[in-house]
Amino acid sequence: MRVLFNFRYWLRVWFGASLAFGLCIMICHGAGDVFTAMVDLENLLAGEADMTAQVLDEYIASETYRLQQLKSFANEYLSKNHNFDEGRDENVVTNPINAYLLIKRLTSDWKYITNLMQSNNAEYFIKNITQERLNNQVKYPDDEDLDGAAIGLLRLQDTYHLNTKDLANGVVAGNNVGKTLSGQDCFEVGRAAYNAKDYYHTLEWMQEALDRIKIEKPPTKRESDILEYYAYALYQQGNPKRALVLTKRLAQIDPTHPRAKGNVEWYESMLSDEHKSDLHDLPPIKNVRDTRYDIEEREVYEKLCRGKFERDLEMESKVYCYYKKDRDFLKLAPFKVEILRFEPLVVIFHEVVSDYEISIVKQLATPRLKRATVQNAKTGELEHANYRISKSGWLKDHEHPVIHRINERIDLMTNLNQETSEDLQVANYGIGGHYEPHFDMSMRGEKDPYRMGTGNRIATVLFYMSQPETGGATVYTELGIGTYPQVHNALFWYNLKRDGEGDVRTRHAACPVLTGVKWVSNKWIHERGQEFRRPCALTQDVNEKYVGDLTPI
Ligand SMILES: O=C(O)CCC(=O)C(=O)O
Ligand SMILES: [Fe+2]
Repeated sequence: MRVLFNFRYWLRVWFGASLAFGLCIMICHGAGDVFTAMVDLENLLAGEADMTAQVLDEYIASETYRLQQLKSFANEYLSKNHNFDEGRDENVVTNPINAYLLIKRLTSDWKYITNLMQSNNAEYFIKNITQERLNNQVKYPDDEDLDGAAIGLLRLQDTYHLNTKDLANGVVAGNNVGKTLSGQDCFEVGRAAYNAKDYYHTLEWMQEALDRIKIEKPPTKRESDILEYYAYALYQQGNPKRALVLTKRLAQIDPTHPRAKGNVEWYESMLSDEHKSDLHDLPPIKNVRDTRYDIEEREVYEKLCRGKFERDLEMESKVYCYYKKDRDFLKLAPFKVEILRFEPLVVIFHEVVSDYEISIVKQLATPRLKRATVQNAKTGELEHANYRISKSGWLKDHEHPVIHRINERIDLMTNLNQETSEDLQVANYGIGGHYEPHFDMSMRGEKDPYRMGTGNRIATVLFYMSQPETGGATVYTELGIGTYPQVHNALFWYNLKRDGEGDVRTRHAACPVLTGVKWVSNKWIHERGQEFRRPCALTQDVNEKYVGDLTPI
């Protein structure tokens, strides 16, 4: 029964948590990584709903039959008791038949009834569902996914300034997405924040949980469960007096609570005698965001994600669009290039991948998407990190003619040799999926940082393989600009200056996806092989004016 409860529970919490973010899935991978990719949830929903509904229907039918049988026993008992009451004469029990029937009811019938009461078939049906999932090779979300989805929600809230009540009411980016969160859902989001030691959000979500259970009939969570977390978050946010008042209330409504009394004493020990004795004059709640673990450029990053790009009117007056036709093949089919800025040069190639190509790339990548890893700056090891939440996979040139074609096209787009490029990386971002500000090239000054014998990453091509509805911009934190993904287009920039030095101005990030789905494909082009394609310049500060510009050398 508990397992079934849990199943319904995650289904609800998770549906709530994913709000409109599209819904997700995929093929088995490690635990706790469904939330990192939208494609996972999409696949999951597709097959899951039918199968679960069918098994649940069967279970309900079997339980209904069992309860009906119990009901008919109950009716029989009632009618017999009724008869007993009516004819309270000795005959009823002295009559051997009646005596026999009475004894039978109290022995074998009772055994049958107790068996029937205990024979809930839940185990059998749960096994069925579990087996079906194994057969389908589908990765199901677990507690880690739920936490990840909740933390993703908090990231979205911070980045896009989303109000807790709006989110809980299912209002995302001004749109009502239909689903609302219950008191229990809000409690779970608050608890994930608490586990991450994020007391600012714990307070926000526990307050929302309290507001919700007050109007729910019946409440989806006990007030006492919420109060304990709420009080602790208040204490962490510098308000032990309010924490004490709430914990006293907790002790009052749940006198058997295992920690309430101890907590009251603990909060009291934080307060002076004067404050302890007068609990009427409560200091206001000052809930401030915890910036202890912040990345330095957090504010800039989030502002850019909200589309507040810096304007440079002089630059804007100089940028333009052009047809790139400097290669023979391009005379017939030139690329449309939009210059976003100079120094460093950042451009968008318009309409460089087709829907068919995108569908092949997604199809090939989907079964091998894995939680993206990042290189630990100290150890050089690849590891999962919260600052990069997406799933990615690599596609080799020879795997499909489409991949080969895209690689050849990158040569024509960039004029850079593709022989030393990395394979095509495909990434799919899940709930709140993002990649915090980073450099694509190595800044450690090694000759061969990627241990491929090909030097540093000289340039990046980022294909947009989908268009999220809101959020998901690519932003440059040093340059103060950004761009929203437009399907079929590709963003391009040089990571290294013409003398081979890393260009710190290229620091960039992938903003969290708010609604919709984000698929991108990167091509990281390396230094080796570019000796004639992008020769070293004589002075350090040479910047291309267009893609493939070789002047002055
Ligand atoms: O997805 C994006 O917008 C940027 C991704 C990125 O910077 C990367 O994968 O290195
Ligand atoms: Fe990047």
